[in-house]
Amino acid sequence: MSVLLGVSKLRKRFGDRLLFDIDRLELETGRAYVLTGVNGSGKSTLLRVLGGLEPAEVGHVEFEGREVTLRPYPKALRNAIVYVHQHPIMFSTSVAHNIGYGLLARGEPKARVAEEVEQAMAWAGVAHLCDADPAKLSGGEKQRVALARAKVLKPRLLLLDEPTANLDGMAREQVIALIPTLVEAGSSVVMACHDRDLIGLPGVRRIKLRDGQLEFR
Ligand SMILES: Nc1ncnc2c1ncn2[C@@H]1O[C@H](COP(=O)(O)OP(=O)(O)OP(=O)(O)O)[C@@H](O)[C@H]1O
Repeated sequence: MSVLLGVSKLRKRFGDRLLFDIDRLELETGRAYVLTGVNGSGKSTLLRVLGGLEPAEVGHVEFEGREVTLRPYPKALRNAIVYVHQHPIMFSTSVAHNIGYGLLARGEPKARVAEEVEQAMAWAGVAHLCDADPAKLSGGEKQRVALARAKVLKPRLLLLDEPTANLDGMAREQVIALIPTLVEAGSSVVMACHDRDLIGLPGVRRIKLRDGQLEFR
């Protein structure tokens, strides 16, 4: 498999504290990873750095074979890498508007956006919530809307921060079931999590953040 994102010498400090000092991180095209590590080990921070939401010291970065930077974070990465927050923030409009917003912002024609939104809502099992106010959704529904919102952007890399945290039962299973289909659709996925069922999904590689370094399993 080819390397989608390669990052060398990635270091993150908060003040005097060195959170991580990663020699090399390599993510393959079309593969799912779980990022594990104890609370506070830096999983969310690492995803946020890769998503361009947090600064870090970095030696060298390649994306799809081309040298890029993480700061400034280029448009090519902004379009290709999507970070999904554990508690997704949404506009208080409608579910459909939230899912389509990113495509409209990219200048896609309205009719195409409507089609993509409809397909994504069906995929995520949220079609019945089309006109609902996102503020009134349950945690599981919000997470599925956030995944639909990310999916329509057809990211090359999806960074999911604890996608099943605070979910249980059916809500958790519904979210877990969506993950393999994202990979089948061509995205690489990195999920920061403690969820054994996500860690145990077939074909998922495990990356562990321990004492500021990455272990690939
Ligand atoms: N902006 C910040 N300023 C200072 N310290 C921070 C900041 N953001 C995170 N930290 C610290 O960095 C450490 C790593 O936080 P992070 O949220 O990345 O860990 P995590 O592995 O995702 O944890 P959890 O499993 O509990 O979600 C924590 O000790 C946190 O307090």
